[in-house]
Amino acid sequence: MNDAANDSCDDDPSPEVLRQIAADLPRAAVGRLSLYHRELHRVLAGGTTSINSREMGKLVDVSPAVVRRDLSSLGSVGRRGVGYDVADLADRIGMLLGSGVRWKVILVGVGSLGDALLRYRGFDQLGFHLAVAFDIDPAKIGRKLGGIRVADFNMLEGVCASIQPDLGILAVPVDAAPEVASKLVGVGVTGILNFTPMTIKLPSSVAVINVDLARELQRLAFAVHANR
Ligand SMILES: NC(=O)c1ccc[n+]([C@@H]2O[C@H](COP(=O)([O-])OP(=O)(O)OC[C@H]3O[C@@H](n4cnc5c(N)ncnc54)[C@H](O)[C@@H]3O)[C@@H](O)[C@H]2O)c1
Repeated sequence: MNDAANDSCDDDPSPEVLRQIAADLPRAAVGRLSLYHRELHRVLAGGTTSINSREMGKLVDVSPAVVRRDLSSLGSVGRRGVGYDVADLADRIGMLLGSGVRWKVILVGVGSLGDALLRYRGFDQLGFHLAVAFDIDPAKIGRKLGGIRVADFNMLEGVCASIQPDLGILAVPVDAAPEVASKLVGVGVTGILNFTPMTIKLPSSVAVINVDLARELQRLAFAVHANR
């Protein structure tokens, strides 16, 4: 069967519809879409303008059928016999994942982890603008890291009144996590990327993604162990 011949869908959803579709997608599919998005930008930068589901599948190590199923929610992104337009597909996946929008992000806790995140250059190109960071340590307040100002956490409300952040990155010690998280919600943050090794309880209207690097290492060790 010709993969390119199947790389076609019929409808063309609006950004609002795409966002609703995204909300209903299984987590695994969202994870794969994020990988497609990254790979599409990579091949686009290398000059590739068209791609079929077999090639896409190879890039992220899934079957062409899985690629077609994942992309079927995006509307008419494929053309029979040609495949997908790389730029168009990347745009639509970006829209579906919310990175077509510009998100204002604040970070709390400028320690070894927060410092590294502030210096990372990759957030902006995906639409995540790190507006300001916060800490309570006077030695850090007032400094600039990666071009981003470190403000006094005690001034959170005043600073955020003008910024109106959408998302918060939590990189404080675990003991401080619950209080800091609830203050972030108080200034209007509706999504938190939580690096602390603690499950924080927040209103259901606030999305929380926990990034537990130690647990990921455990999963990796288990996978290596199982392969032996
Ligand atoms: N460093 C890593 O590789 C790593 C990996 C995984 C998870 N984590 C988790 O990420 C969090 C941060 O780790 P780290 O190594 O950067 O810690 P760190 O101790 O180096 O930095 C914590 C920072 O938070 C600030 N802080 C403390 N209380 C605060 C408050 N109430 N409001 C604002 N700022 C406050 C401190 O002044 C400090 O600058 C921890 O919960 C840790 O368990 C870290």
